[in-house]
Amino acid sequence: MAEDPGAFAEDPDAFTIEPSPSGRLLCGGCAPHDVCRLGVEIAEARDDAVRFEVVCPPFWHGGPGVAHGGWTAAVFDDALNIVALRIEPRLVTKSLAVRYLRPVPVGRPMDLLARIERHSGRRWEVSAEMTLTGTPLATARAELRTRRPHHFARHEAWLARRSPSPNGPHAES
Ligand SMILES: CCCCCCCC(=O)SCCNC(=O)CCNC(=O)[C@H](O)C(C)(C)COP(=O)(O)OP(=O)(O)OC[C@H]1O[C@@H](n2cnc3c(N)ncnc32)[C@H](O)[C@@H]1OP(=O)(O)O
Repeated sequence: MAEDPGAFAEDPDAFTIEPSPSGRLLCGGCAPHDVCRLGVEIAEARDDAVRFEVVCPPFWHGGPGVAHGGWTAAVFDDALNIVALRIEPRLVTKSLAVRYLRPVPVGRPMDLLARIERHSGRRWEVSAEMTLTGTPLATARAELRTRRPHHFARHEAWLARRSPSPNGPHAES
């Protein structure tokens, strides 16, 4: 993440995800802890593909000994962005499709391979597979976009127009 958090207050579009002090690529929520609280670690990186070791922490369980599907989706969102973030630090997810093939165990190291399928201009198509001892547990595909220059500022301006008002909620788009 970019070094000076104060810079985002003035210019939210200064936000980028960059290697943490320990060299990890972390989201804004985990960067202050310098550890991925989802349990995602890069194991091996090539230009167009990254292999991760992932372990579902117990507090993300959704059923007895198995991961919450939201954990699996969040892990894919991270991994699918990281594979492209190494080239483009200003990305957002436009769509994410997950196929849950088998229950995902809690507390077991698993392998996740993410790769860039296509990249043209602002458009990125990425895919990934999560496996346990070679057996696929879940797969995902995502469309990413390189952020337009004023992405976060535009969002903040849009949100500000929705501040609670004595005249009731705003409805403009
Ligand atoms: C290491 C850890 C990594 C973690 C990485 C995590 C990555 C994430 O999860 S990012 C968070 C989830 N994703 C998002 O929040 C993205 C939300 N969606 C969007 O902002 C848009 O739909 C977006 C940018 C994807 C659309 O992209 P694209 O299809 O190229 O269309 P684009 O021309 O840019 O915009 C289309 C419309 O979307 C809307 N839009 C786009 N950007 C914005 C914005 N910043 N604010 C408000 N509306 C917007 C507008 O309606 C726009 O139409 P117009 O420009 O005519 O008003």
